[in-house]
Amino acid sequence: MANSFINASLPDTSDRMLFAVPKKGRLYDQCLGLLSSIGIEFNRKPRHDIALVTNMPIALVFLPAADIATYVAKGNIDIGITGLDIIRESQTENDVAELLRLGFGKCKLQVQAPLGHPVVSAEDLVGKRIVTSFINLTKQRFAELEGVDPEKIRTQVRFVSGSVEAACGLGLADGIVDLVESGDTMRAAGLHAIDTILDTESVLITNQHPRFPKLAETIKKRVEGILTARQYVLCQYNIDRKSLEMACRITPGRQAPTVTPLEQNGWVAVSVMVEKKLVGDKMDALSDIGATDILVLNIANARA
Ligand SMILES: Nc1ncnc2c1ncn2[C@@H]1O[C@H](COP(=O)(O)OP(=O)(O)OP(=O)(O)O)[C@@H](O)[C@H]1O
Ligand SMILES: O=P(O)(O)OC[C@H]1O[C@H](OP(=O)(O)OP(=O)(O)O)[C@H](O)[C@@H]1O
Ligand SMILES: [Mg+2]
Repeated sequence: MANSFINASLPDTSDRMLFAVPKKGRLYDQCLGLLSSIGIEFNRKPRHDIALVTNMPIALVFLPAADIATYVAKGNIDIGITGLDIIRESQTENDVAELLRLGFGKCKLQVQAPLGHPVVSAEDLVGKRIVTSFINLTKQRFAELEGVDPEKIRTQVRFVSGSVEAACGLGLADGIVDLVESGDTMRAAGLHAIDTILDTESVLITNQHPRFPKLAETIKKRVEGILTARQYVLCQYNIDRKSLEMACRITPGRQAPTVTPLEQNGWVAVSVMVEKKLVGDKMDALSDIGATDILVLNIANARA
């Protein structure tokens, strides 16, 4: 069960759900934005890694992303945000429950080797020197390639905590395993990707025996609403009732379009949710069938 923080200099969290978020790095800003969007209010003192939420029985715990899955799995933390890669690397996938994929922190864990060298596939690195922050996932991949258990691989896998991409240039490694988003870091280090171990993104997780199931469900529903709001826009337009069936095929909505009669004989107004990434094409198609006054409105929040 989660242990409340009993250190006298720390706030009493015994009656609060402990919610861990990355304290820095690539996920930090997105996590703060998400907390704000779901109405979680808190004041975090400088250098303090615990902040009491002022409007819900929650305590935010700011931890290194790499540690969050383990804390949640062991029940020290009730709910958290981290990367799928970290869950797999910390071998906690059987001990945490994935509530939602969050759509940010998307990247790939890839095997990388110096350009211009004869290494063109992960097989070419078997038995050689690999440097990574993801020891377990790297050993598993080379165990697959070598056809042995991870602890019996010939490939030499060494841990570094960051700036992994420098290892080949420094002569420490023949290849690396690291995260790739844009590829800028990889290319700047004269490396190229030769194998993808996994695709990752940030996820909301709890453990298998949550102490505050109802509150965790509330958080999940609020996050789901924000993710929906980010994925969709509200499209409104006027159309001749004769073309309404065609228009509804173009914009079917999540459930169905809202149709209201206009004060202009034979015309209706339609209001419907449309996926943000499709809205340009949908507006063109609506215009082509005679729709007018086509408006697109952002959605601040939503509940399915
Ligand atoms: N370049 C990236 N693009 C997208 N997501 C990333 C990227 N790098 C890391 N992540 C995600 O964020 C998680 C934490 O990585 P991050 O680099 O932010 O932590 P860190 O290395 O401890 O922090 P820092 O890089 O500030 O030292 C990763 O496990 C991954 O899920
Ligand atoms: O493909 P890109 O967009 O360049 O992103 C990939 C880089 O991002 C992360 O590094 P980070 O910035 O977290 O620094 P770190 O290596 O010190 O963790 C990761 O370790 C890669 O190095
Ligand atoms: Mg990093």
